[in-house]
Amino acid sequence: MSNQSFPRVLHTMLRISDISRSIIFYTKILGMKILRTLEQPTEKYTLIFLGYGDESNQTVIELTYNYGISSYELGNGYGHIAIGVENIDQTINHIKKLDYPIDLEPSHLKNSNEIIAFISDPDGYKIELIEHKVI
Ligand SMILES: C[C@@H](O)C(=O)SC[C@H](NC(=O)CC[C@H](N)C(=O)O)C(=O)NCC(=O)O
Ligand code: NI
Repeated sequence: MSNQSFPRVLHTMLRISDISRSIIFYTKILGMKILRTLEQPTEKYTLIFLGYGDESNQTVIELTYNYGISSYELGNGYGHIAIGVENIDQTINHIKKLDYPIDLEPSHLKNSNEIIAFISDPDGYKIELIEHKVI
């Protein structure tokens, strides 16, 4: 398969209950940028795409706000979205300085050299932070 046609994960979509609360989380807490939005008033929903770079070469988050829906059942199927960070202690300290709760402090993953931590977004979707040393 030529490298022009390799498949790529484009985005993960999460349904959210409050646009401004989620934008604050993904931009201020996680440092993402709003890449684009799509308003569909007749279908009564708004899409907001956020990430760390352009969708042409980065996998991004798509937030879906359905007008008037104030909560979702996350169920027990959803696990997490993982984000690689260069220094997990620095990242967690930044999040703590913003008074945002940490679900799991940085911990070594058993039988692995990875250091992970967990936080949750405003709707309860878990986000795993994994320390990736930039080589
Ligand atoms: C823009 C592209 O990335 C999409 O994901 S559009 C897909 C479309 N989304 C919606 O209709 C949003 C509102 C809808 N009520 C919803 O909550 O999904 C869609 O087909 N969604 C269905 C789905 O299962 O994702
Ligand atoms: Ni989508």
